[in-house]
Amino acid sequence: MRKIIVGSRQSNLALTQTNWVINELKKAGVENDFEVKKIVTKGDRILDVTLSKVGGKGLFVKEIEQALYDKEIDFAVHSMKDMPAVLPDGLAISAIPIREDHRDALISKNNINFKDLPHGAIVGTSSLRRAAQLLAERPDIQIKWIRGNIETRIRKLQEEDYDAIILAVSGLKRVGLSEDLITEYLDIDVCVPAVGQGALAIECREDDQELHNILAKINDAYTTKTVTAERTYLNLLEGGCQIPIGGFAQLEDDEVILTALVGTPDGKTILKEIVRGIDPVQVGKDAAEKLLGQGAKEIIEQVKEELDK
Ligand SMILES: NCc1[nH]cc(CCC(=O)O)c1CC(=O)O
Repeated sequence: MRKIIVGSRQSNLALTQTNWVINELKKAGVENDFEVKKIVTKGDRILDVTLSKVGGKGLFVKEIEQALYDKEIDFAVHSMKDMPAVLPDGLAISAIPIREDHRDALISKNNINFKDLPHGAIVGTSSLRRAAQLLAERPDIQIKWIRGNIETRIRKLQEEDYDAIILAVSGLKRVGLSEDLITEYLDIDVCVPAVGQGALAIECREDDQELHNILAKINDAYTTKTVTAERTYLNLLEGGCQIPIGGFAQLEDDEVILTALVGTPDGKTILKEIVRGIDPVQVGKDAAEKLLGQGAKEIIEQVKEELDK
């Protein structure tokens, strides 16, 4: 039986996600042997520059995709929200396992809720999406960039002058930190998460049919449907993770309900729509069309210009 080589970044989060997927495959009855091969990406080497300035998403996936092309590895597990909307030729998202918690969480120094943070409080995030939505609610707070992995950010909250930071619940849980650290879960009425947040993407060569059949065993239909709506919408906005775009879909019976958001980084303009429908692709298209009709393109172009400066 074929041994399956799995590529992973070396971070705790990446390795945990990779090992989680391997374990799910074993639980689903897959008997192949697996080997995890660690890959260093450009994103891992430049840690001190603002991520949005050095190129966002592509950073963490390029070397991994090269290893897939070169057949050094057979598949790789990515955070769905770090995946570009369109994959390079010859590669595909083969399976989407069940999504972890989709929400962002506030972790504050003295366990103070978001609305009770003092005037001018310093909130750490390097996501324009989070910044836009928090500033829309609380224009008085200060957003301060924070970099590093999840563990580093929590340490910086304690050691530096941040009053609070925002992290994805899923990441926190995956690296094995306790949810007790969380001050407040931010639901979609406060902070629409990144498209695909909490979900994983398993990427492999498009023509590797044997592997597609194996990975299909852990594909989750609910997550696939909702992430499809979210990513269709993202793709049509030509966003990327540097842009303040949020999107989260749920199912109610057979209906997909997509909450889609685009905002200016200062939070002064927030476009938000809730779109429903049976076909996830259509729902994604409808959401994009609605937001584009309200000026989303102009906001996105403006942000891209600022980032290029
Ligand atoms: N941008 C970094 C990143 N990429 C994936 C996760 C974990 C969340 C997920 O799995 O969607 C995180 C950390 C965070 O946003 O707090």
